Amino acid sequence: MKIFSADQIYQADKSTIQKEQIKSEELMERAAAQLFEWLHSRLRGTQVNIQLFCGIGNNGGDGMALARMLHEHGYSIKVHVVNYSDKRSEDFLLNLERLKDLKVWPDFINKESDLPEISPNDIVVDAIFGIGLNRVPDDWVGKLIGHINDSRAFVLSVDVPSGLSVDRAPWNTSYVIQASYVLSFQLPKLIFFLPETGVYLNQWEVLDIGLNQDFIANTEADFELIGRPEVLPMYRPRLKFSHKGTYGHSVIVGGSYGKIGAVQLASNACLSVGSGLVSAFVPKCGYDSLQTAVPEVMVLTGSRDKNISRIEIPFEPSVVGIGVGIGQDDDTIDAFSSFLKKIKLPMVIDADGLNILSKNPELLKDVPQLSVLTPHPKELERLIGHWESDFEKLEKAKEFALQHNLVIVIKGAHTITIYNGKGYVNTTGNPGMATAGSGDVLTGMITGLMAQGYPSVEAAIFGVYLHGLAGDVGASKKGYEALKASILVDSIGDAYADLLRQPEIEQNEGN
Ligand SMILES: NC(=O)C1=CN([C@@H]2O[C@H](COP(=O)(O)OP(=O)(O)OC[C@H]3O[C@@H](n4cnc5c(N)ncnc54)[C@H](OP(=O)(O)O)[C@@H]3O)[C@@H](O)[C@H]2O)[C@H](O)CC1
Ligand SMILES: [K+]
Repeated sequence: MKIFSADQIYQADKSTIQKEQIKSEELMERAAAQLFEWLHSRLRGTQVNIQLFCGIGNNGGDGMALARMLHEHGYSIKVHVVNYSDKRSEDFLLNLERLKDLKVWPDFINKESDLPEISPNDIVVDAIFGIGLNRVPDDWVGKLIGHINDSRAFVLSVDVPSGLSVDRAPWNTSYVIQASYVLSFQLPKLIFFLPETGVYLNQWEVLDIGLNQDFIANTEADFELIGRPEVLPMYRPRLKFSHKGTYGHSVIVGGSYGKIGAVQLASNACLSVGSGLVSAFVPKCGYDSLQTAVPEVMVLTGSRDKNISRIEIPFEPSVVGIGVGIGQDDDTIDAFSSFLKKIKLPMVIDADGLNILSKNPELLKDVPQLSVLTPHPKELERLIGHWESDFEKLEKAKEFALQHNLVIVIKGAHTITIYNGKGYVNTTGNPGMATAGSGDVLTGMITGLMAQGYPSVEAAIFGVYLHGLAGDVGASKKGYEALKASILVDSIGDAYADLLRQPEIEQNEGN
C-alpha cells in the first residue's frame, strides 16, 4: 500500500472530486459515514458518553458530521468546537449548521474557557487537527490536548492524532494526542511507523473513502507499506527439475572468539530460507562447534584461531554475507578491506562489517553496487551521521543509498528498506524479536534469498517481511519474552507456509 505525503493526499482528494463530479462535502460525508459505521458496529447502541473535540477545518468537519450521525442513532454526545482560528472551512461550517438544525449545540472552547470534564469511561473523538496542521498548536490548545491525554478515556483519532504533522517531527511533543485508535482515510501515514511518532498511537486502521484509484495507482509515492499483497508477487517458487546448484552457494563470513554463534545463526537461517549450499568462513576456533551445530553447513577456516585475518574462498560464491560477530581487530579490518577489493557481486554487510565501513569510509567505494547493508539505528548513525528527527534520518539514508547505489535496511519495530530514493516499510514482527542474534538471522536470510536469484532490493524487502513473520509465528507459540534467535530460524518454514497459504475457503461453501 502506498504512503502519500500530505500534498499528495490533497491532490487525491481533488482528483476524486473532479472525476466523480461530487462536492467536497460529499467526500466528508463518506468519511464521516465510515467513521460512524466503525464506531456503531462496535458500540451497537451502548450508552456511553461520547465527547467529540472538533477543530475548525475539515478534520473538525469530519467530527461534526460524525456527531450528527451518532446523534441521529440515539448516542449520547457532547460536541466541543476547539476554536483555534477564525478561518473555518466551508465544509466545517456546513456541518456545524446541520448539527444545529438537529438542535445539538456545541460548546466553543477558546483560550479563556475552562477545560471540560472527561471521565475515564467516556469515549473521546479527536477531530482537532488533521493533515492540515502546519505549525505548533497554541499553548491553550496544547493544554487541552494534555487534558485529554490525562483523562485515560479511550481516544479515537480521526485521520491522525492531533498535533502530529504528516511530514515532519512534532514541534512540541506534549501537544500531541495519545490515540488509543486512529481511523485514517484511504492510506496509512508514514508517522504511524516511525519510532518518534508511532508512539502516539496504539492501533490504526485505514477507512476506504473511495478516493480516485487511478490517481493513487499512477502517483509515485516516496514510501510503501509492505504487507502480504506486496510480498507475494516477489516469491520465487522452486522448480520441479532443479538441484541444489539452482539455488546458489552462499558464504557467511564472520565470527571471532566467543562470537561463533552469530555465524551459526546466520548460516542456519541462510539454509532455512532456501539457499542450495551454504559455507561459513570463520576463524579456526569456530570449526568444531559449527560442524556440530549445523551439519548441513560446510566450514572454511582462516589461518588464525580467534579472529579472521585473511579471507580466501576457494570457489566462486553466488553471494557473500559478511560481518556477523567478525570483530574489529586491525588484521580483520585489513582482511575485510582486501576482500572488498576482490569481490564484485552484491553482498550483504552487517554488524562489525558496517562499523568497519563507518571507521574507514574510504572502503565504501569498494563495496559492490546493489549490496545490502543492514544497520540498526546506532550502526546507521555511525555510517551516515547524526540526525535530528526520523524524517531527517530517512532523508540522509536515502541520500547515502543513492550516492553509493546500495540498499539500506534500517532495522527497527517497522524496518524500512531504502533503495533508489524510496522507502519500503515492513509490517511484520513484534517486540519479542528485540533479542540477541535476531539481526544475524536476518543477514543469513537476505543472503540466502540473493543466492536463489532474488535481486538485492527484493531479497531485502522479502527477507525482512519473512523474518518478521517468523517472529510472529515463533511468538504465537513461545510468547515475546522467550523468543530467541534460534526460534526465529526454526520458524522460517512456518513463515513461508503462512505467507503462501491459500485464502480460507468458506467451510460451508457448496452445502
Ligand atoms: N482525502 C482525505 O483524506 C479527506 C480528508 N478529510 C479530512 O480533512 C482533513 C484535512 O483538513 P484541512 O482543513 O486541510 O486541515 P485541518 O483540519 O487539519 O486543519 C485546519 C486548518 O488549521 C490551520 N492550522 C494548521 N495548523 C494550525 C495550528 N497549529 N494552529 C491553528 N491553526 C492551524 C490550517 O489553516 P491555516 O490557513 O491557518 O494555515 C489548516 O488548514 C483530513 O485530515 C481529514 O480529516 C475530508 O473530510 C475528506 C477527504
Ligand atoms: K485528528
